[in-house]
Amino acid sequence: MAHHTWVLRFLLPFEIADIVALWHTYRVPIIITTFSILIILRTILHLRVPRVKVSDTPPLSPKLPAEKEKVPIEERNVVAEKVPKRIVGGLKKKKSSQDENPSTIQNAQVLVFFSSLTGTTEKTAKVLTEGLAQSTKELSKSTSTTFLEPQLLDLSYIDYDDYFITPPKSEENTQYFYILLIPTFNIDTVLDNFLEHLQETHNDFRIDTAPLSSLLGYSVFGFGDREGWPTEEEGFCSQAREVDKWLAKLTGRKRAFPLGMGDSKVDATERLQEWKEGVEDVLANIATTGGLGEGVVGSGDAVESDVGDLDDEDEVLFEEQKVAQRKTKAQKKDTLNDLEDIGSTLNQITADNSEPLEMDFTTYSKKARSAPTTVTKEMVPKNSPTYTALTKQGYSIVGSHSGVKICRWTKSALRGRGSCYKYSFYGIASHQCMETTPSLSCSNKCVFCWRHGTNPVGTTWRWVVDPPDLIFEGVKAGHYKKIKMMRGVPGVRSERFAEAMRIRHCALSLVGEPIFYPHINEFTAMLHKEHISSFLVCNAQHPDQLRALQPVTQLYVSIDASNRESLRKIDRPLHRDFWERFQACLEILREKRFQQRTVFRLTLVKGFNIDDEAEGYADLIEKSLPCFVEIKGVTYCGTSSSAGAGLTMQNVPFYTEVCAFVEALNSSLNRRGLGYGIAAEHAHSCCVLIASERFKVDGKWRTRIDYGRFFECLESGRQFRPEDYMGEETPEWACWGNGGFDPRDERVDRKGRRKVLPVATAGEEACGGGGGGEGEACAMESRDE
Ligand SMILES: Cc1cc2nc3c(=O)[nH]c(=O)nc-3n(C[C@H](O)[C@H](O)[C@H](O)COP(=O)(O)O)c2cc1C
Ligand code: SF4
Repeated sequence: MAHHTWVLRFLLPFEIADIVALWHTYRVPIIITTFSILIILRTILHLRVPRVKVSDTPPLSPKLPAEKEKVPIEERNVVAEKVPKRIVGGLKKKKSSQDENPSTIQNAQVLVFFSSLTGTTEKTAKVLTEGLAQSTKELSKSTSTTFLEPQLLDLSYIDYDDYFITPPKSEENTQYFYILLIPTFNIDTVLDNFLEHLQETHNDFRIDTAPLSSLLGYSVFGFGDREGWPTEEEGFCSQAREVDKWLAKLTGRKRAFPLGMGDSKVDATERLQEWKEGVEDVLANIATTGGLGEGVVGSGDAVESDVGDLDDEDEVLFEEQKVAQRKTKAQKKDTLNDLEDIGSTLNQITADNSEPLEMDFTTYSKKARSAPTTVTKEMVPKNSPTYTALTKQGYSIVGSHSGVKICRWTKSALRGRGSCYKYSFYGIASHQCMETTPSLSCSNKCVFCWRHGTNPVGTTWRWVVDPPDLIFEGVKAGHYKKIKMMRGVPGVRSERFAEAMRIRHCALSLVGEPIFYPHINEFTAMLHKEHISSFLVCNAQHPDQLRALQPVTQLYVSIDASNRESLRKIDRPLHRDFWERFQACLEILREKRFQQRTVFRLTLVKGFNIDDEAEGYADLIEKSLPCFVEIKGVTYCGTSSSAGAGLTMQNVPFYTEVCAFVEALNSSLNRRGLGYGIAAEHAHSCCVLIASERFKVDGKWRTRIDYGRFFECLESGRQFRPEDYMGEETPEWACWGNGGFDPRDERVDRKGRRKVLPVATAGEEACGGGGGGEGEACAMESRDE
C-alpha cells in the first residue's frame, strides 16, 4: 500500500506536464481531425436511418388544436392549460399492455353521470346520452368493439360505492368509460358529498389509491355561470374542476379528454358540442386501437402528458398548506426568521407585514380550492334552489337549517276529519301538533325520501349553527301563522281552531336528521319548558349524539332494514361504517328503554325490506328491546325523485301485506318469549303497533301517554321510567282488529265525500321524514281494498 502511493506521487507531475506540452504542440491538427471524424459519422448515420414524416404520426384524438381556433380568448387559456403537454426529447415512452395488445376491447359502455338542481344539466345530459348512443352505435358497426347503450345516472340516486370505488362488475366483460356532467353550486348540495366520497376513496388506506384505473377513461364537462362567478379564481365551474382532479387520481390519470367548461347562460351549448366531438374521437380510438390515443396516460402511446399536470396540483395543495402555516407564523411571531422555510421569494417580505401574503399561484385551482374551505356555509341559504323548492311546498324555513310545516293530519283534525295514527296509539291531538326539524340535512339518502338531489347531505355538521332560541321562536311563529291561514277553510271546527293555537306536541321528524343539530338538547328543553311533548325520530347513524340525547317523550329509531345489505340498498347511507353505527344505536336504545319510551319505526317497502326479513327484524328487536314497534307501509310521493330512486307504486304494500308481515314478526317475537303483542292499528295510515307487555295492565293495552305526568316526572329532577307516565287504556276502536279510526271524526274520501266503510289505505300519512323516516304527503290515489 505504501509502495503504490510513492509511485503515484512520482509519476503524476510528469504525466500532466507531458500532456500539456503535447496539447500546445499539436492542438490545431487534433481539433481539425476530431471535427472531420464527427462530420463523417453524422453523414453515415443520416444516410442509413430512414426519416420519419410528421404525417406518419397517427392523427389521434384529442383533436384540440383545430378546435382551439374556435374558442374565445379567455376560454382558450383554460383549454390550453388542460391540453396534455407534449414532451419532446429523448425520454423513452412507457409500454402499456394496450400497446402490446391493441384493440382488445370487446364490450364497452359509456356511463354518463350528472347532477342537477335547477334542471339544466339533467336536460343536457339526456340529449348528450342520446347523441352518444347514436355515435357509439355507428362505432359498433364499423369496429370490432361492441358499445352497449350508454347509461344515464343521476349522482343523487346512485350509490357511489357501486361506481366510484371500483367500476361496476359486468357479466359481458364490459369495460366502462365515464362521462361526468357537473354544475357548480356554492351552496351545499349532493356534489359536496360526491367530492367528499372521491377524496375519501383516494385517501382510504384500505383501498388502492387508483381503484378506477381499469376504466377505459373519463372526461368531465362543467356548467357554471360567469355572471355570478366570472373567473375560475372566483369559483367558475369550481366543482367540475374538483371532480376532474379527483378522477384523475382515482383512475390513475385516465383523463381521456380535457375538462370542458361552459357558461350555461352563454356558451355551454357550443362548448359542450366541441367537447362531445373530442370525446367521440377518443371513443373511436378506443374502438380501433384499444387505447385512448396520443398524449394520454393509459394509452401508452405518447409520453405521459398529464403527469406534470397532476404533480403540479399536488404541489399546489402542498404549497397552500405551507402558505397557511406561513401566514400564522408571520402574524404570531412577527419576524422574518419564521419564514425561512418558504423559499427565497418570501424572504423579501417585511417582518411587520401582517397582511395576507400575496402568492402568485399560476394555476387556476389554487384560490378556487381554498375559498370554499375557509367559509362556513349556510345549509339552506335564502337564494338556494332548495329554499325555493321547500317554500313552494309549504315549508317555512327558519334560520338557515330548520323547517316547519303543518302536516295534512293537522289540517284534517282541524276539520274533524280524523287524526294521524299517533292519536290512536298515543293520544296526540293532531291539530295541536307541530311538525318540525332543526336539521334539514341528513346522512342517508333513503329511497323513499322525496327530497333527493336537493337536500344537503353530510356525515358531519359543517354549516353555520343557528341558536336554539331563534329556531324555537321561529318554528312556533311559522306554525301559528300556518294554522291561522286555515281560519277561512270550509269545515274548520271553531273549538279545534282555538285549541290549535296552543301547541301541545312536537314531532321532530319532518325531514332531515334532528339529532344532527348540535344544540338538540337545548332545543328539546325549550319544548319541555312550555309543556310541549317531544317525539323525536332519528336514523340510527349517529351513536354519539344519540347517547348524549337527554330524555324526550318518545324516542324513535328508524329501522329500515334487517340486515347490512338491505339497509345499504334502502337507506343508502353516507357513512361507510353505517352498519356498525346502526348496531351501536340499537345498543344505546336498549340502555335507554328504562328512561324513556323507545320505539322502532319500520317502514315497509315492497321489494326492498319485507320479504323474508321478519326473522331479521325480530333479531334486532331482541337486541334492543324497544318499548314499541311501529310498522308502516311506505308512502309513495309520486314525484320524479321517488321514481328516480327506483320506487314505483309497486313498492307500496297493501294494508293486508303489512298486516301479514306484522303477524309473522309477532309470532317470531312470541316464539322467542320476548313479551310483545300486537296492540293497535291505524288502517288509514297503513300502520300497526306492536307493544311490549310492559304497557299491558290487567290484560288491557295502555299505549297512550299521560303527558301531564311526563312533565311532572321531568321537572321532579328524579329518575323515572316510561311506565311512570303511561296513559290510560288504548281505546277500543284503536285496538288491533278495529281499524283505528276515531269515531268522533268523519271519514271522507279525497274529494271530501263522506265514506261509510272503513278503508285500509297504504301510505297516506304525512309525518315522519326524519332520518330515514317517511316522505312527504302522499300524492298517489288511495289503494283501497
Ligand atoms: C345557488 C346557486 C349557486 C351557484 N354557484 C355557482 C358557482 O359557485 N360557480 C359557478 O360557476 N356557477 C354557479 N352556479 C351556476 C350553476 O352551476 C349553473 O346555473 C348550472 O347550469 C346549474 O345547473 P342545473 O340547472 O343542472 O342545476 C350556481 C347556481 C345556483 C342556483
Ligand atoms: S302526522 Fe306527525 S306531525 Fe302530523 S299530527 Fe301526526 S304526529 Fe303530528
